[in-house]
Amino acid sequence: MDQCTVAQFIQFQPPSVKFSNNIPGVVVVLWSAASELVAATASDPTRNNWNLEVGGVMWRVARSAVSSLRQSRRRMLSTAIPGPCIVHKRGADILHDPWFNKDTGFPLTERDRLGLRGLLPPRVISFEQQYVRFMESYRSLEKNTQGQSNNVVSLAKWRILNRLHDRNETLYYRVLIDNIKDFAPIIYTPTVGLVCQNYSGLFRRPRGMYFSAKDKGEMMSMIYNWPSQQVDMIVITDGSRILGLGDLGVQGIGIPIGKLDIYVAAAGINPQRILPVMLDVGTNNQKLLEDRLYLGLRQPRLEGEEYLSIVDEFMEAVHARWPKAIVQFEDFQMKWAFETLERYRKRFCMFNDDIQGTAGVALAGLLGTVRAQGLPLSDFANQKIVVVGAGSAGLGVLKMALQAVSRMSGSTADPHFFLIDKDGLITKERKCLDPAAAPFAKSQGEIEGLGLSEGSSLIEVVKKVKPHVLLGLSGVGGIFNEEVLKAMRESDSSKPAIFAMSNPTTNAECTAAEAFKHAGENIVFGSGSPFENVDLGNGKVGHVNQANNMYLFPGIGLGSLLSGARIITDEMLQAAARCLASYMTDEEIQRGVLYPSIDCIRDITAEVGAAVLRAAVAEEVAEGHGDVGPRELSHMSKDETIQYVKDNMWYPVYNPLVHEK
Ligand SMILES: NC(=O)c1ccc[n+]([C@@H]2O[C@H](COP(=O)([O-])OP(=O)(O)OC[C@H]3O[C@@H](n4cnc5c(N)ncnc54)[C@H](O)[C@@H]3O)[C@@H](O)[C@H]2O)c1
Ligand SMILES: O=C(O)C[C@H](O)C(=O)O
Ligand SMILES: [Mg+2]
Repeated sequence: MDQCTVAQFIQFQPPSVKFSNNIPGVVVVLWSAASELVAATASDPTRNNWNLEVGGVMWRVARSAVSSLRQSRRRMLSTAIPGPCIVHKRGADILHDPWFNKDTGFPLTERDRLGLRGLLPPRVISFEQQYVRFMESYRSLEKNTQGQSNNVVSLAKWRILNRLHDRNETLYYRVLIDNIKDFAPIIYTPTVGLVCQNYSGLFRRPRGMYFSAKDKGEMMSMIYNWPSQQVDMIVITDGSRILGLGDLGVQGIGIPIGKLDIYVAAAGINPQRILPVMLDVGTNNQKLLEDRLYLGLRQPRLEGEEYLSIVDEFMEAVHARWPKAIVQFEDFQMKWAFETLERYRKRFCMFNDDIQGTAGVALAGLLGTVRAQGLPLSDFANQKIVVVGAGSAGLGVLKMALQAVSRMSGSTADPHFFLIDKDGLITKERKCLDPAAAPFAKSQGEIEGLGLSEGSSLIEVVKKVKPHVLLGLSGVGGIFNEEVLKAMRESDSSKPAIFAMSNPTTNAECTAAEAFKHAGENIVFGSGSPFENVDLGNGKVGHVNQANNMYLFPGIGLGSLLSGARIITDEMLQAAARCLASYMTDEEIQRGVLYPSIDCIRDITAEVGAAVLRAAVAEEVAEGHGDVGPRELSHMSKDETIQYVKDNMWYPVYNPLVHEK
């Protein structure tokens, strides 16, 4: 029996293993051998040596070697030569499958092996050349559409990206990852809103799955119509509250598609393992119901038990086929957003992005504004925060902010939060007070001194409260008008913050330029949809933060997936928010920069994912992922966890294709 060092072990290519088609299979063999070993060391802490059979040869490995083996094993995945990809089709079927298609990039040997010879022009174009060619056509589209309306240009850009998505996913995701700052506004907010509004006319090829009220009783079998064996991440909507655009029925499918594109780009979720879902239970949008070309069910929305039984059936079906898939609920109208979250969060690994993802991003922004004022974080409890919009997002933010205050100060005393909805300031006097809003409703005693009362208007509240922060999640474009913004100049804060978080851009409570113009240059500004930084003259720039849940949901999903979490706990969400909040340096925060640039979204997502994973382990809900069990997860240091998360991110490259019948 040979004694081996870790280096030898890693480099070892078992002599008896033959690899068909020159596939670099050694990586696979060592991966599984290393897994066995790591599992063995974890299960028997008293033993010092292990015998391991690799490719018919026995090796002896010492315990001391195992920790570095564990790390090398992880690194193997990321440094390995692109592994083979098994394909069960041949010829033209491959060219028409965007997952396998490489267009003119198929090497000649592969064309022979897969029956592609003659189906493509003879010249092989490299991935890099294809990339450059696509970017050139994108740039020339930009040039050729100059002067046309924003909507026309944005839709043209969306179309060219969507065509690539339909044809060649590898190239699509590579251009998306490399140019995320330019392309996020097209595949995500704001253009995705426009796409949803025009979806029935734009529809060419289906993407994702559609479960409708007519499918009741069929979902358990329908779920098997999805072609992928494994699904990791599902984003589902019922289309009832698409961004700030209201009920768009089946057309809301654009949102799960856009969110999952961000999952691939930011979290490196393998696009073969994502599933956008539309739950079509009808629509109450009269215009759509009357539209001949509307593609969804032409009936009013199901309500009550009928509605819930559809969602229940879907959740059971998903769980039966992919018990470890994470389900993200997105853009459900408030009553169903809260109801489904409560109904499923203890049974399935799921979360509601609008309530929980948004809350974490907003909390990170709120803590950032405390730092921006040069105050210790403990001062958060003293911040006067006016939240405009008492829906799923606004209430989610306040709930998480309240948890943060009580954790920091240990007190449950009512913080200085003011909540406004379409009927004005919410107080305990409100008739039919929504129970979800009740914890934030002001008592008469609290506001009397300020001269406020039930239903006071936004401008009255801002003038009287002089808040440190004005945060909009109302979906009402322009509601932070000149008067309101000017009133923020009297804020008690040395650096007041204005967050116009509603999407898409037309629904933002104010624009960045308006905020800096009317509220002053000293503000901190955040918006849900992107705005350009504002030129303040004299070389000064008003920084625009994109306060969007895209900074958190990819990490929440990825961390939950890699931990194999049974459920997603509040502590996992808090950990995500804390991680984002502490990501920026003091110097950046002083400049009003609260969130990292979207260009580094993969980095921040790796950190958030690791924080969520570690919280899942600490909360004892982690069951492990693949061959990495909970015990191994719990032995990882913080840095090792981040590396583990990074190593598990999918990255688009052309893998060698191997045909199997
Ligand atoms: N930036 C982000 O990451 C992010 C995340 C989630 C939601 N959002 C945006 O937030 C908005 C609201 O989402 P939601 O899920 O909470 O919607 P919702 O429908 O649940 O809630 C909207 C709330 O706004 C209130 N409102 C309506 N008109 C108002 C007015 N004139 N004055 C004050 N309040 C008014 C309503 O009474 C309701 O309480 C949407 O535009 C959405 O795009 C942004
Ligand atoms: O979709 C977004 O851009 C953020 C958020 O989930 C929203 O509903 O507005
Ligand atoms: Mg949303």
